[in-house]
Amino acid sequence: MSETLVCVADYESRAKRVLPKAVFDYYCSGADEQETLAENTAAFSRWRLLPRVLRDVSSVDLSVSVLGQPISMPVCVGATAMQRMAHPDGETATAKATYRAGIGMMLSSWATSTIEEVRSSAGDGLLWMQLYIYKDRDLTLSLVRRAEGAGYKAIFVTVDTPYLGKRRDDVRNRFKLPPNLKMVNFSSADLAFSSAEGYGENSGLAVYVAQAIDPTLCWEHIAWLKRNTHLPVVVKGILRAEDAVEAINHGVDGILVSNHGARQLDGVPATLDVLSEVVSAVAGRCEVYLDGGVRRGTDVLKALSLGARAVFLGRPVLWGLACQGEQGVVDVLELMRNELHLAMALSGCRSVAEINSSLIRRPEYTSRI
Ligand SMILES: Cc1cc2nc3c(=O)[nH]c(=O)nc-3n(C[C@H](O)[C@H](O)[C@H](O)COP(=O)(O)O)c2cc1C
Ligand SMILES: CCCCCCC(=O)C(=O)O
Repeated sequence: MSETLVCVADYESRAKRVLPKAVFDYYCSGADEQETLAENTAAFSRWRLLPRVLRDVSSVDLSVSVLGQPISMPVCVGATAMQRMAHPDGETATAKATYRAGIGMMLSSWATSTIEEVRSSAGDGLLWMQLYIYKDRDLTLSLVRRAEGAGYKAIFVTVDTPYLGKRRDDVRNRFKLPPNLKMVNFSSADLAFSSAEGYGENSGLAVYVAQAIDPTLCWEHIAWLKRNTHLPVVVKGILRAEDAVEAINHGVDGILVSNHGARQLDGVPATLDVLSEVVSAVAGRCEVYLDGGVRRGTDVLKALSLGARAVFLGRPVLWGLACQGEQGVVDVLELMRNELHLAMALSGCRSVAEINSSLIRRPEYTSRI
């Protein structure tokens, strides 16, 4: 009898059994002691929901928009690199799944499928391009041009990776891409990070990042990017109110509160714990999203209650992909949709617009009610 997978944790357990160890470790790991990795999920459990009752929840509408684009629920797919390690169809399977789910997908600069292949797999579905700013600015802009040409709807520029965080398992495993795969959006062999040897004691990724990614980046490069694309620009990797204000002052169109799935600086707070500060500082001047540790429908409801417009999933999508390719991703997304639908109904929310901060309490306050 085939095993029934009823929650994201079940998909993770199965993915761990089917993936090669080094691949699972790369996908799963956080940085260093993985304190922030534990925090990202634990933070959701520190908040309690305070439902409203008797509100006729026979119909619940999950739809919302991101940067003016309609989506069927406030849950989208975040950028995760090298998805063909999880399944031979990689990012193209994820694109088909997000199209079927009616949500957006953010494609990693480090994809193992091309920008154009992913476009043609996604029908007329919503795609965004995640961008790393390379030392080679022409190369960086060539990715932007290709995304524009293929009809991607925004650039998510990642700002938390001047260097790669230390993921201990990747160092132990001497992690590198399997020889049959490469980062196909780069034509130069050096920048395509295939299975080249010679990384010494480090993970192959860390060496690659130190060679190719520009650690001199500062705010003026965000303004530079804005000047060089007609697409909306979202900064991915904000954790502080001051940085959110800087981002707005440099013209961004959206802010993604993210700690890179706890893979960069260990010891930073859970994204949920800093969301309210960022939302307050932004004061409605642009959309604010969150990723990191979202695993359940109630997590989505909590993030939206604290002011996120939508959330992004990282690892859960990789687990679905590893379990059953496109269908596995569809199943994970439908699981999240069903859980969110139930959480909203049981909280008395008939639409996303009815979700607000009155729904959520820290336990110390709940106990007084
Ligand atoms: C295996 C893996 C690869 C990732 N690759 C990228 C990437 O290429 N670009 C990027 O901006 N973020 C990348 N991220 C970070 C995710 O976009 C996202 O911030 C994070 O995974 C969200 O946390 P979650 O996995 O707990 O849902 C990656 C995360 C993981 C787990
Ligand atoms: C400039 C850092 C690139 C890391 C790419 C993959 C990634 O984001 C991750 O492994 O995490």
